[in-house]
Amino acid sequence: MELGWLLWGTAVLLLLHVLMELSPSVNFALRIGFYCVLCLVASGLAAAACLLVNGGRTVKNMRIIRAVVRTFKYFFGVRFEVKGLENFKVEGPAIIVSNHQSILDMMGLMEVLPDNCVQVGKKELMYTGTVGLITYLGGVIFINRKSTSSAKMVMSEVAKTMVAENVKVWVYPEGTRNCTGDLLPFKKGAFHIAVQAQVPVIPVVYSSFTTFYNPKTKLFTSGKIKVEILPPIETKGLTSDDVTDLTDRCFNTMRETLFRLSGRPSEAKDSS
Ligand SMILES: CCCCCCCC/C=C\CCCCCCCC(=O)SCCNC(=O)CCNC(=O)[C@H](O)C(C)(C)COP(=O)(O)OP(=O)(O)OC[C@H]1O[C@@H](n2cnc3c(N)ncnc32)[C@H](O)[C@@H]1OP(=O)(O)O
Ligand SMILES: CCCCCCCCCCCCCC(=O)OC[C@@H](O)COP(=O)(O)O
Repeated sequence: MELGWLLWGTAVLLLLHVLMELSPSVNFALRIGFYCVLCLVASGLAAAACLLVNGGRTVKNMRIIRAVVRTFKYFFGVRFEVKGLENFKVEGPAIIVSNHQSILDMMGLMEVLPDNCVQVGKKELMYTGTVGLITYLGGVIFINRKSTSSAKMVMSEVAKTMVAENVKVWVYPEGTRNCTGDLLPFKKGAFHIAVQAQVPVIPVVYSSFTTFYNPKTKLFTSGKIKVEILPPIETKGLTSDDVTDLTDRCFNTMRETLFRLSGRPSEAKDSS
């Protein structure tokens, strides 16, 4: 009986392996599907651990989440080359901003996530089953992207509490995933929080995934991701009038770094 099951299992695995070799879209679907299932199952287990160890919603749960998600890279042959971790060692709270390419970013996020750091995420995340539960338990700040006024209210609250609670806040200023190898224009909310709280902005850049991951062409193989944490940008003395300039400065520095890390020639300086 057992031998029968073993033979069947081996035959199915062999068939899947052949299919993945033959068809990129089967390979893509299976690997992304496996990633989602891994997130869902791991979230359920991690949620139980968080409740047992810390009893409820607290940034301390991020340590458990970080430890679990850091193992994911081994399942997908993803390697990280990190530079600039020392730039996270700022006294007190800070706003961290990074580019956002895919749901795979969670591996890159957890690879470098400093202690006492929560993220700003779209409120729809709460409804993704166990992943929603674990993001809630980890202290993720949920915003309604479709309502600027309510998002601004939530974020101005964050500017107050982050200093009192000494937490760092990680924001994806592009506001959505973007796997084009370039940056979308930045939303300004993260920079308003930084100025309101008078805390530094720490830019983090991940090299483009396009060499090994592209949903459009159904590419999903293994690959190396370069990560660079840039020096903090001070906001002491800045006011809301300086937010646009601060946003632009950060955008330009991160875009330049993204092109450098991804081996893409930066835009030729306009001749004018
Ligand atoms: C154990 C296994 C686990 C496995 C699973 C893994 C789990 C891992 C666990 C845990 C990690 C979870 C990680 C979650 C990650 C999720 C990522 C996402 O969901 S990305 C989408 C959400 N993020 C954003 O949208 C960016 C933040 N958005 C903003 O900051 C925007 O600015 C926002 C929403 C506040 C407003 O967006 P607007 O579309 O209206 O555009 P604008 O240009 O930024 O603002 C419009 C006007 O409002 C002003 N404004 C914006 N924010 C303001 C503020 N706070 N105060 C005052 N004025 C503000 C601006 O200055 C602008 O005005 P003027 O153009 O300057 O005149
Ligand atoms: C019950 C259905 C569960 C669906 C499978 C859940 C697997 C989720 C894997 C972890 C996702 C982590 C957060 C993330 O990266 O979400 C995407 C958002 O940043 C941006 O969303 P969008 O680009 O604006 O659509």
